[in-house]
Amino acid sequence: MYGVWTPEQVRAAEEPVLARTPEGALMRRAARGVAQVALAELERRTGGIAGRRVVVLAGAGNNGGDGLWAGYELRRRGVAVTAVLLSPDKAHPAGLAALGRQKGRVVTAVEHGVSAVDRADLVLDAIVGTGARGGLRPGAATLAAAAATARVPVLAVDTPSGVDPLTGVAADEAVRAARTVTFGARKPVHVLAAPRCGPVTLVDIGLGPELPPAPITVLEDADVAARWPVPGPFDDKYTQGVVGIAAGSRTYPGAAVLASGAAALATSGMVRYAGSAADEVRAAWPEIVATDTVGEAGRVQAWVVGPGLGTDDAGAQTLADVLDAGLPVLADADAVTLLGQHAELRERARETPVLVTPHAGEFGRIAELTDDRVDSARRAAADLGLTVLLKGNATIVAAPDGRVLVHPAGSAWLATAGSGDVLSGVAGALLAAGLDPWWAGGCAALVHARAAEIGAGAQEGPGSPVPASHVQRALPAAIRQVREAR
Ligand SMILES: NC(=O)C1=CN([C@@H]2O[C@H](COP(=O)(O)OP(=O)(O)OC[C@H]3O[C@@H](n4cnc5c(N)ncnc54)[C@H](O)[C@@H]3O)[C@@H](O)[C@H]2O)[C@@H](O)CC1
Ligand SMILES: [K+]
Repeated sequence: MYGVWTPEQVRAAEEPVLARTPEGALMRRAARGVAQVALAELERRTGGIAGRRVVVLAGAGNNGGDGLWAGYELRRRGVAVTAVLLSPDKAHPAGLAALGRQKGRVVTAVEHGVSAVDRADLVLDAIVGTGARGGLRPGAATLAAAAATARVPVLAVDTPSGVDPLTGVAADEAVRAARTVTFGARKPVHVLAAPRCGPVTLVDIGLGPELPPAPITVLEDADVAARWPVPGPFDDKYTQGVVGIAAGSRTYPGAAVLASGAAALATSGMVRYAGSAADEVRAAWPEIVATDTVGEAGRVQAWVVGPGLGTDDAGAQTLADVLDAGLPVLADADAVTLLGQHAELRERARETPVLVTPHAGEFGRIAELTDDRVDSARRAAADLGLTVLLKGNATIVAAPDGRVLVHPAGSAWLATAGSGDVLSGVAGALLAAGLDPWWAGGCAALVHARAAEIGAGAQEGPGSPVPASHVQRALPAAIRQVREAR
């Protein structure tokens, strides 16, 4: 796992390091890191370095300074560097002087910048970094668009300009980077807007000892592998945790089949189903014990409730029964809507460990969703006293005690009907196996996204659409792949 820190925390950590290092040393180190990645990128894309053309889009602040100093390093290796100054009077003086000493070319008119970008092998986006306010200004936007139109790869310095470093919200004209080099610590943008950043390289500038505990955690395969429930020689079907699924209805039996089947594939042990789609579940999954009601279901260690349940009185009663069982509960889909509608269900949900898994629309029924998705999820978890998994290309899991993890999906193929039902079955099975809701949500999100990648064939090539039943089918392969990281 690794940590992510806010721009404000990174700035605060920089202060003491800046104070005890010679002036400009930190920026030089950052710039050397950028140059190194740029050189590797040139070599990989063009087979050489000397004479290759790099354009530095340099803004007014220290981010522009990083870019100009990186341009200086690249000139020393024989690269043809053109710097486009977006605010000529505010360009970083030392960086600009250094580039001048190496006979780097400097232009200030946007149209000259555009023609340089058109012929470039690589563009360095040093327009703005963590000091960014709002979207790109017109000149910067024109240059970013020119790089996109000419299909020139962009290496973002610290953060892709035009994307909010804290929230990852991107204006249309924002830079879409092929790669990003960041300094000191990863920032939220790198995981909340991962597709805008490309692969991220972290350059150490000595901030480590100055950083507070990370406010955001990102899980990696090894973390999930270490917690994924695996039977031991003395286990039987009961000892590994039995999960109950209260989902589906006569109108939506598919949700029941997707959630129960996913639970059966996620862990060994046992799955019980309770609801009006019992026949369909039995037909698809003969190993699942299916009954018509929660009362008849027998003992379980956790409940999944909600997918395809309906939001009528019967649905509300099922949710109430499940919450009153005093067991961990995964509440998804209609259960989220019901929690939004009934204050007394929200009160009952405080009394038992609950993982609630809304998409953005459902989230709005239980709490306020702002552009700052991490902050919204963290507040909702604290206010409601339950763990919130907010779905999206970057999934956020926030526990009431303040822990937050983000899982950036490797692809967007999960944006398909029924994929949420699969996630609920996986996470519910992990709750039954004894994982706390935060870990259950994080581990399920990672494996679920991996199953979509595998199902879509996105690890071997560009991929193709993958319906939810195929995501479900790819779960065993995803679990095996993740467990290999042990
Ligand atoms: N403090 C340091 O010594 C270090 C800072 N580093 C770099 O410094 C950056 C932060 O520098 P700053 O705090 O100077 O801030 P930035 O350089 O990110 O941006 C601030 C400047 O850009 C302008 N600006 C803000 N929003 C804009 C927009 N939407 N469009 C166009 N211009 C805009 C502002 O007027 C201001 O002059 C980091 O991202 C990193 O790249 C690194 O060099 C590491 C060391
Ligand atoms: K940038």
